[in-house]
Amino acid sequence: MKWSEQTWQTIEEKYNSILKMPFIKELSDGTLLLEKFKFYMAQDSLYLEHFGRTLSLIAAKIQDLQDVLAYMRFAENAIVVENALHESYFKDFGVTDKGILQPACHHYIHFLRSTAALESVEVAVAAVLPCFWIYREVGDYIYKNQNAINNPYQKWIETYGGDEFSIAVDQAIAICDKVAENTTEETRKRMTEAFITSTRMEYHFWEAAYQLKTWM
Ligand SMILES: Cc1ncc(CO)c(N)n1
Repeated sequence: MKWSEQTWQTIEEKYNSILKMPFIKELSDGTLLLEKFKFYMAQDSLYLEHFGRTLSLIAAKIQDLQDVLAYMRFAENAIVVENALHESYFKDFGVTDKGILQPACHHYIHFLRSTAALESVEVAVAAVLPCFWIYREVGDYIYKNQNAINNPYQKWIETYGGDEFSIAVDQAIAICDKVAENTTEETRKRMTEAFITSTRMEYHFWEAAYQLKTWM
């Protein structure tokens, strides 16, 4: 069994807990309080900036040149989506300022940044994989289960439910499987741990938005 298949099994329960979150349910049916979506968007804009920086660091470290190109594209895309958020959603929803990093986003971003900086590149690609994979699965789930006619969050739903994103996700999974195959059992274990940690933080990111959780 591939590393990715084995690893997904370890987070299946966590993934199902994400699907049951009120943030996801209310986003799907369009009932999510605007204030919560605005909080999410502003934090996600900060998240995407640092996610892009993390992906660039991986691009600089990964061995295979084709993989360098892939992570450069992923990095560019993260910043492009950040810009789109800024240019369109911020205006549409009346967000004027991103504000500061709040605890859940701060925790997640710093985990990704320090993993990319200090761990091996194998562990780094595994740490960023849930950012791709969980979003695709949640995006597809919301896309299929949406039941609102004029969902104010439609544009968001389409960003992660689309084919273009899915192709990038498949590439990221394939690269993880390739590097996993060529490394040691010990590193594969650390890759899986990093993947689980990021999965947990995806959960907490949505939870924090739902609870409007800020620093003291
Ligand atoms: C928190 C979070 N994780 C993953 C993605 C998708 O890249 C996103 N936009 N935000």
